[in-house]
Amino acid sequence: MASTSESMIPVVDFAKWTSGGSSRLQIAQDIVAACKKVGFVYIVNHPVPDHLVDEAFLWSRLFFDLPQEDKLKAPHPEGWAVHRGYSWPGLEKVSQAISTTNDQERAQQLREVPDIKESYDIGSDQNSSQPNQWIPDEVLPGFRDFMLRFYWECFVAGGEILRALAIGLELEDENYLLEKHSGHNNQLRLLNYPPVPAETLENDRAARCPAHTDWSSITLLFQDDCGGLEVQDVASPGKFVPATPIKNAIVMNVGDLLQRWSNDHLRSTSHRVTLPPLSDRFEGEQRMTRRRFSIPYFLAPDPDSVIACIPSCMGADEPAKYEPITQAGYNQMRASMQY
Ligand SMILES: O=C(O)CCC(=O)C(=O)O
Ligand SMILES: [Fe+2]
Repeated sequence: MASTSESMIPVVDFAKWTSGGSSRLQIAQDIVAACKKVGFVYIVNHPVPDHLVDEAFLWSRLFFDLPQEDKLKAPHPEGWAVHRGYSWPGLEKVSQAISTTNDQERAQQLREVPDIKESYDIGSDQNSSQPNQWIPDEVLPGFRDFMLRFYWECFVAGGEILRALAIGLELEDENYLLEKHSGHNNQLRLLNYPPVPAETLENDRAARCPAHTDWSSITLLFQDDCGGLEVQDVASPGKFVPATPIKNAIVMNVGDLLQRWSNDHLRSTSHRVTLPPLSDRFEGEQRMTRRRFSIPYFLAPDPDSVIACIPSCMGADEPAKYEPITQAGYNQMRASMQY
């Protein structure tokens, strides 16, 4: 297992996953070690074909380059219940806050800083409680077909990674985690961070994506070569280290639900998107940052599945820290702060 010295996020080569035997076990152990220590891992030679990832970025660019009135033909529905469709700059406010007064004050502060990004969320077409919000096909012919294909290709890769996690956690059944994921409750998100004067990000007058943790089981992230994603350094909280883009790698991270499921053995680490760290990050007098595209894919268990402590993550001297909860119950608890 290699790690880039700059970011300390380990790199795991998934190429030999299908060859079985000891390489499979090693890959599983390396991924789990990274998820325990950092909560983030780069996965190279993963199952999503590179040409599909390239194509996904092309479609994403075509989508975001549409006139605003076309994108607004598939608006994100109001409220927090449905997480699909197009969100325009400033709509989404990420918040970690849940219940205490302080947290709510913090949530309010975050609400006052607009997010300079656009997003488009896609799910399974069979998920009737989260109906997809498609733009009419004639606006961008082929977009819907490609995105649904990409959605399911990502689930194939995510499913293998869930198997690797189960093996690395020493569960007897490699499908232990995967079997709670039919795939219909996942979410594919296209993100476009438009150029913005560096100064507005530096002075906290706007954010690309404020620090947050993801909620679900795992996230697979594809990012372009712009840079700007940063991950909290677990050794010194408050310090963030860059998750420098690696060509064709998936940046995989653990979400809050999997942290809870694993009795905190696996770590859901805070991350954010800020100024690109590259030397060519600014252009012109206003120091405009480069435009950035990224595509996260969130895997979530099915809504009625009960998330109770993974057996290998507890023992006589280590009781389960959390009550069992359904995915839907957990989501509801978190979602009301999002919009
Ligand atoms: O754009 C990125 O690289 C990260 C986005 C992210 O963390 C999220 O959408 O949860
Ligand atoms: Fe995230």
